[in-house]
Amino acid sequence: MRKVRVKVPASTANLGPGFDSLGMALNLYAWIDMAIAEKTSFHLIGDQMKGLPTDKSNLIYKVAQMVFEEAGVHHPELEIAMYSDIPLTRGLGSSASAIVGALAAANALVDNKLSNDQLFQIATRLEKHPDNVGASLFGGIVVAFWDGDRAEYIRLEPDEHLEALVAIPAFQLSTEKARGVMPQQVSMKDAVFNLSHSSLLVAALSTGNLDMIRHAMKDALHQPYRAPLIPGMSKILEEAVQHGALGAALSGAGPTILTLMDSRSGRKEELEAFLKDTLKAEHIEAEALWLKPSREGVTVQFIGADDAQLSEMIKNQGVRC
Ligand SMILES: Nc1ncnc2c1ncn2[C@@H]1O[C@H](COP(=O)(O)OP(=O)(O)OP(=O)(O)O)[C@@H](O)[C@H]1O
Ligand SMILES: N[C@@H](CCO)C(=O)O
Repeated sequence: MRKVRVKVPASTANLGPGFDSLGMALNLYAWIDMAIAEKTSFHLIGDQMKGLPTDKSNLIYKVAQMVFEEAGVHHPELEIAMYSDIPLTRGLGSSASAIVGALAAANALVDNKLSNDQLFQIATRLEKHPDNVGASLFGGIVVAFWDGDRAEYIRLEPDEHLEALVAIPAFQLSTEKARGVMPQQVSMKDAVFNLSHSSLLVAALSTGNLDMIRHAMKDALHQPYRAPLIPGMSKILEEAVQHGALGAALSGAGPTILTLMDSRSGRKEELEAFLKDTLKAEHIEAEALWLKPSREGVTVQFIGADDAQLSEMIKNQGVRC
């Protein structure tokens, strides 16, 4: 029986002004093992997987079936195991990682009949915006758009000194809810504000002009409306730069808050203390995690009967890499 194991990175979307168009992969991962089987079974490992369906309504199963359909093959029964370090519904792209992981695993099982571009188009149609899925699929920083028909992207290599400190609140905030508070229309002034800041941010990231991030990482389209959902966020976005950050933003649809830092700054402790203290003052329980951009997107390997089960691999090797 052929079995594939995929490793897929988390992602942070928007990076402030790049709403639905900028994403960066992070070195926090999910793993999926998938094999064609006689009877469908799910083995969901770890706390992050609690509450997810273990029948054919599971997102991983449904996405895999889309690949088989597109490839013109019939594989209704699958053995699926999944472990994830990516917290659910917190703004770190858990749904995108599940979609991308399932697409890559199923595609490997049908000898890569679908191209990377086809996978990107399917993933974007499912997620409805290309920022998280593009980053999880291709790694690095992805600049993209989706016009409802096709998605296009360019991948940027992250600067070697770029680091991220994320504060992950203990509460969940669904993308649906965080999009629901946004207005249907915005002013020309706000549109121009985001256009200019997002363009400057892409230029700063692609030229390694990290000091410009503090001016560029500002947004008028979504963060002001989402701020009431995340107590402490506005203060962090306004003041993180004074505590050593290059810039700060809501990660994806939140509630995680992302700060970027130059690894040479020597102010990591100060920034971490500022984030923790600010959230604590608002009675928000949160985990602070230092991460790096993941240069690699989803990776796939075939494993044999002798390879460790996913649960053993997690136990033996640890999971953060
Ligand atoms: N491994 C998985 N298997 C099945 N469903 C999943 C899996 N991972 C995520 N999901 C689904 O995706 C939902 C979370 O998606 P949502 O877009 O709200 O948040 P997110 O992707 O974590 O954050 P963001 O999109 O803001 O970065 C979960 O509640 C669950 O329904
Ligand atoms: N760009 C999306 C990311 C969340 O999936 C948003 O901010 O709503």
